[in-house]
Amino acid sequence: MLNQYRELLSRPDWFSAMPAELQDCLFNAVRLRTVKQGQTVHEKHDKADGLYGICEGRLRVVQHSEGGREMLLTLLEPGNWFGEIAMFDDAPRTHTVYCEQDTVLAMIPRARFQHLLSAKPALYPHFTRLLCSRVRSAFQFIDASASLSLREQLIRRLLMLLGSYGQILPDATPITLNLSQESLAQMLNSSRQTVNQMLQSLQDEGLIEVRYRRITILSPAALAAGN
Ligand SMILES: Nc1ncnc2c1ncn2[C@@H]1O[C@@H]2COP(=O)(O)O[C@H]2[C@H]1O
Repeated sequence: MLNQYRELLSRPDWFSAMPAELQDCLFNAVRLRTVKQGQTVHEKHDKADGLYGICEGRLRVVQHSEGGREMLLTLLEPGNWFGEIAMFDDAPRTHTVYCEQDTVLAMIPRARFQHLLSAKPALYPHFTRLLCSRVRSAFQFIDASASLSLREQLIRRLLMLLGSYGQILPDATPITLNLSQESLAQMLNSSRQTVNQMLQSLQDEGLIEVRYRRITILSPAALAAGN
């Protein structure tokens, strides 16, 4: 059954750059796990149980404020991998991850993964690349929160989401994000009304199209220039 997901799970740059032999080692260690909508894959502070690839569904990476408000850091779609940080530093999970929809995960259990790393040290540079991509997006997030206007943060977020959706397309190609305005507002720690007004003005400027739970970026380059 895993075979039907192999092409999808091999898409990220860090994964596709691996020789076929290493990809096979990882896939041979995978077991499929289904998680129902609303259920948690792991909580922040949990000990790492494995590395995950997403076969079907969609996950929310969140943290909670002291008052219990959920802050959405990102949405993870099929083809993405997650859970690598606590696997490498042996510290607790950085964030809670739960399922927005019924989800099928490719899980490499912790012991299998550690055994693989010892047996195949050539895996390290590839996971280093994945970890560096996390650091880069965290830096982008910090920069955006520290110095940008809310409109600039919104544009940066939309562009980051395009990246995390892994769609590498010619620049003029419109890309649609399946994303509610509420989710976007949570990511920006703002209200849905404020985000709606900013989206409307981006739409009036011809940079995006807004539909129910969908935002189409007409051209990522034009949107980036709209800061
Ligand atoms: N801002 C983020 N964007 C994408 N993925 C994230 C983000 N924050 C955390 N994650 C993933 O969520 C996972 C939670 O468990 P880990 O800390 O092991 O590894 C983490 C990352 O893989």
